[in-house]
Amino acid sequence: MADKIKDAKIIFVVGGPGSGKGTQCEKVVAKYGYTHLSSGDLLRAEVASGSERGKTLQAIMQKGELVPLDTVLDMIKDAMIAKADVSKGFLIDGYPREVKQGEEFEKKIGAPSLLLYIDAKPETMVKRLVKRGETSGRADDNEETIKKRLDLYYKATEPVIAFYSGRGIVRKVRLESPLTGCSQEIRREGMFVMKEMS
Ligand SMILES: Nc1ncnc2c1ncn2[C@H]1C[C@H](O)[C@@H](COP(=O)(O)OP(=O)(O)OP(=O)(O)O)O1
Ligand SMILES: Nc1ncnc2c1ncn2[C@H]1C[C@H](O)[C@@H](COP(=O)(O)O)O1
Ligand SMILES: [Mg+2]
Repeated sequence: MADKIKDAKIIFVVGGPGSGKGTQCEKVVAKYGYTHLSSGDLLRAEVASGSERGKTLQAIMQKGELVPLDTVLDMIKDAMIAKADVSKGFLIDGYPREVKQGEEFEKKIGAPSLLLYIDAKPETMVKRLVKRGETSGRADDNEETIKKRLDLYYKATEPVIAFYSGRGIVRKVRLESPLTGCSQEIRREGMFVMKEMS
């Protein structure tokens, strides 16, 4: 089964909470047909299933903490295998959250060809998440948990960007302006991503 994904094209999408990872992934999917897999979405689907494992995950996510590495990596791997036959490549959104996650992914699945780093100012991220919380229904879109997620991002996830920068595969996208006002930057980055995807 794992053979199905051993040569898969992989792009990691990393950025702070509310930086716009999911939003940008949808744009790339619409344009280039890659498969978008968000680790957070996979975890929330498990929570929604009502399983015992989902209950444990919910408690961790509600506190803004990271779930165990093996749990999230197994979920991503299974989702990749399920889509392998119809996928041109994978956008892995929200993973790795720490350097160790990247190392384990490479051991068990493969190396990324690109890391798309979605950058945003902390005050922008907080504002977006508070706004999203008005309608998202996400248990972690509240001010207390947002602060914890942001602190954890700077402590655990920022080193991931430095780690992959050393390999020369990081592309940074900063989108502070409203979505309608940033088409030029998306186009420029999109062309680069397209080259990587071909
Ligand atoms: N460039 C942008 N300008 C304005 N609003 C944006 C922009 N990008 C995203 N948003 C909005 C959409 C959402 O309501 C919110 C968060 O975006 P989203 O794509 O869900 O972030 P994310 O996937 O990085 O967050 P999380 O880590 O919490 O899943 O901000
Ligand atoms: N890669 C991950 N490792 C550990 N925990 C994760 C991972 N991706 C998501 N999670 C947990 C912890 C996060 O606060 C929530 C929500 O994730 P998001 O990417 O913001 O949707 O899920
Ligand atoms: Mg997201």
